[in-house]
Amino acid sequence: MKVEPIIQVEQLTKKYKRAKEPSVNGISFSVHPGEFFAFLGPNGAGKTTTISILTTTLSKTSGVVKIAGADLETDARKVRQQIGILFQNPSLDYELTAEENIRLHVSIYGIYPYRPLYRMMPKAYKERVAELAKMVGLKDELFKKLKTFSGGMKRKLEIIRSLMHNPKILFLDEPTQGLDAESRRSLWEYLQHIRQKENITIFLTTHYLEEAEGADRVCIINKGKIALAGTPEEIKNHLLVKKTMNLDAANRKQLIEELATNFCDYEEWEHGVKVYYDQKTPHGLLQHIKTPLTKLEIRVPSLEEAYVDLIKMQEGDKQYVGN
Ligand SMILES: Nc1ncnc2c1ncn2[C@@H]1O[C@H](COP(=O)(O)OP(=O)(O)OP(=O)(O)O)[C@@H](O)[C@H]1O
Repeated sequence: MKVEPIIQVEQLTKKYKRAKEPSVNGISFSVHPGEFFAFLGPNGAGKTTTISILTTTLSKTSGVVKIAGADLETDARKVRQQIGILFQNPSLDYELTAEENIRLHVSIYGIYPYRPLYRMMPKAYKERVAELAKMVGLKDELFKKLKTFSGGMKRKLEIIRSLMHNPKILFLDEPTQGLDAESRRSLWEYLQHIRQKENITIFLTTHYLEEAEGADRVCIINKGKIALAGTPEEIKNHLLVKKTMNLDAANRKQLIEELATNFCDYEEWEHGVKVYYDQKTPHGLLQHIKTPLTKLEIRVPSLEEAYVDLIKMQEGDKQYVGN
């Protein structure tokens, strides 16, 4: 049986009022139920614009978006019921305790009626708060004021808030911004845990490739367009096709002539000649070179470099050639 995507985006475009170009330019993609989907791109690529449209906080210019079967255009209320959101800039009240922040949130959103004291709240509310606090590791701090909280603890609280209504999809807009390495790592751990326990779909925006590596699928967006999409493995294979070899010879001119006659993709630079190759190893190519070499360096770029390279190439910069 074919599983319907939980998020379906077709030809989505957003052009801000006074902007010359659209910030999101005809993008299409779909996300399956339970998937961890990463939307990766550099600053200004269009990630926040896209996630804001998907979470109904920004209107689109054109295109079709369906979330959990509901059309964004005609059924925004139903969409909102199905989603939880972790914003880049949270709105937390530092004078209140963590639990009071949750209570305020659920009553504003009509999930539970407001009661002035925790003990007066419905049993289902208390159980859900306890369950989620345990899951993210914030059980002991629930009744402490937020002004004593670290950045990581605030993130945990936001996660609890965003999951109170049992959403099917959790949207996270660059959730690790401003967090130290340790808090980042634990955020990933409990997000994975939540995903398994709640069987939730995660839609994450990030500009860190390493964060996208743990996703089921990655979509790279650049300048409002989708540059590449696939599993992290597919993305890796695609990005790492261009390996380089740095060669030099006492007779560099002859080496270059030889490379040219063998239809090699090469480029001369101050430290020799860069040769690009697609094969697994450069062996086949080296067999054709008779000029005595004074230098042979083989270089496979890291995934991060390959990603930066892809973005740079699309910016029209000089092609990345390694070192
Ligand atoms: N309200 C706005 N009015 C006009 N242009 C905007 C507005 N908001 C964003 N933009 C432009 O749209 C483009 C995409 O911005 P967006 O915030 O979606 O990118 P992003 O990928 O989320 O970047 P970042 O990683 O820096 O958050 C940018 O060129 C930005 O300047």
